[in-house]
Amino acid sequence: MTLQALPILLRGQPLAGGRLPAVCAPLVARTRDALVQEAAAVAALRPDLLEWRADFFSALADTAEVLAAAHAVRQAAGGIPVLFTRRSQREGGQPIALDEPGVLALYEAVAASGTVDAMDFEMGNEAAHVAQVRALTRRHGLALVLSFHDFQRTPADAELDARFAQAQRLEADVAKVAVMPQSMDDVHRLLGATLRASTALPIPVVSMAMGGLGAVTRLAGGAFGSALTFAVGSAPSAPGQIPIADVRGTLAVLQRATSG
Ligand SMILES: O=C1C[C@@](O)(C(=O)O)C[C@@H](O)[C@@H]1O
Repeated sequence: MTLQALPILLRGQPLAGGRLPAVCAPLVARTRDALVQEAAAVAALRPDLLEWRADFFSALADTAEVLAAAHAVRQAAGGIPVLFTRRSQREGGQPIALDEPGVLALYEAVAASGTVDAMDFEMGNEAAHVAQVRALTRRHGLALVLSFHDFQRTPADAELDARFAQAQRLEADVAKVAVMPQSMDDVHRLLGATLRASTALPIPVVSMAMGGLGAVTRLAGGAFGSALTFAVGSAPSAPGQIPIADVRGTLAVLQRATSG
């Protein structure tokens, strides 16, 4: 029997029509013009979801500019849903000119603008801030991805299990864990933890092992219960991401082989 993982729900609809794993492409441009161009070019490759990695955006401290960019991305996306992410430097993101209260105010403004469908927030942020982002995403009808990243190593099994469970305890709609493997044993453990979490938790889970060693998780993670894989549209946002066309080709092969 093959595992039937839960799809991610956006505004009540299953992402990618419920096809698993869905494919998400990041947007990493620094200016509004470049972002619009990137969004249009990546949308043409038809990922199921676009992730705007807003920490790459140089005018992040200018709310009006961020909102103008968010509207422009929405338009360029041509109906593909958008995930809004500020990745902290602590968890592998870019340095930004905003303090944490500023980030929270920005999340509120972007959520209220109706330009995105989901938001990613790190569960390692202050508990009060996580609760605030949970409340505001709920108020605006957006899905909340609570995420954890370790760009150095792959935590022990118990910690991996605890991270997925923590996201659910904090009322995430999606639990996401990204790690850096040092060995194929680490990759194997990440997949094992994904399988356990996807069967134990009542919410969709997403995982990836980064870098070359972890590439197999971006192609085959769905077979272990990961609901989403990140693939390159025009530029990667993390090490080991594979171009959309290659990911889609491999997913199609796996789908045919497992259903045949
Ligand atoms: O958290 C994730 C996953 C990721 O780190 C990856 O390894 O594909 C890429 C990020 O853009 C995204 O927010």
